[in-house]
Amino acid sequence: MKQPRAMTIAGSDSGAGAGIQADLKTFAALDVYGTSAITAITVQNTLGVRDVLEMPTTLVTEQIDAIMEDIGTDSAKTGMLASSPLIEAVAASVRKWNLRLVIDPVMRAKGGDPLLQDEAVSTLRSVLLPLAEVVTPNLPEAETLIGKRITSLEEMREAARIIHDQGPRHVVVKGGHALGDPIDIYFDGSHFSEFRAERIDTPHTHGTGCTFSAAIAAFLARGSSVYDAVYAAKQYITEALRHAPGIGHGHGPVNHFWLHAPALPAVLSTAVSQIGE
Ligand SMILES: Nc1ncnc2c1ncn2[C@@H]1O[C@H](COP(=O)(O)OP(=O)(O)OP(=O)(O)O)[C@@H](O)[C@H]1O
Ligand SMILES: Cc1ncc(CO)c(N)n1
Repeated sequence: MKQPRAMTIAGSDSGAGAGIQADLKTFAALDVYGTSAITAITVQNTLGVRDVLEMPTTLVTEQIDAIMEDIGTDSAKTGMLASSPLIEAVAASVRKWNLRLVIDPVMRAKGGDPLLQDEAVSTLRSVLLPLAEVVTPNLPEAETLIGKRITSLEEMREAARIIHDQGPRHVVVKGGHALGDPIDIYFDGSHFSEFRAERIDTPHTHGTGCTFSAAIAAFLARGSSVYDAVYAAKQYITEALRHAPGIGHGHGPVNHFWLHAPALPAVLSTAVSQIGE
């Protein structure tokens, strides 16, 4: 049987809680073959971002071409895109390969460090958003995209409608940054839905947006409708937060593999103990 395939076009996080690393773990956990085109390398841990190196645009284009000319993909997602030239290059590849795209419009890391140049927001809005099957802004990102504050569920719905007018076919305005139980607003251009979950009381929320959007891409690759993919991704991120391993001294990662048995199966435990002898 052919394994579903998903591609992430995003930045590397050396702490491996967000970015490319979170996306590939999410794909693997959901039994999807993951490929990656790296847009930038961040020097990062759970405490913050220390440095960023952007890749040359040609290298990003070439990574996507190399994947598509051989392996192909059933869906793709974007994360950190850093700058206008990188967004333009990614948009050209999305058009060239007709990628089914989930956009996580990453602007800042959890601690506030910038991951997208301010001047690149308008390129993101005008060049990339129209190519999206789904876009998943958090509250500050949605505020930036629409240019006004969001203080209620009604304003989240209004934001989803305005962002939908910018071109994506489905919008999920995430409520993780609001108080109380997180409610994500979904809009498909005619109907609104609310995806509700209990708030997990944890500081370990690094990479929740990356993980959520990667899970949507994974479920799309597996053949789900967009609505079902968002619904399943919401369950996946809630449990991943609940089972966070408590790694690092700041905002630690979630547990991408919460749905897998914690103990090694017998055949592997035997192999591991033999290696140890
Ligand atoms: N403490 C929490 N408990 C339960 N669900 C949460 C919590 N925090 C976020 N979520 C959910 O996780 C998903 C990601 O939302 P969030 O708003 O945190 O993304 P984000 O800010 O883009 O993440 P990041 O920038 O760290 O990658 C959403 O479905 C949101 O409702
Ligand atoms: C590389 C990277 N992408 C995305 C995020 C957002 O969580 C992050 N912290 N780092």
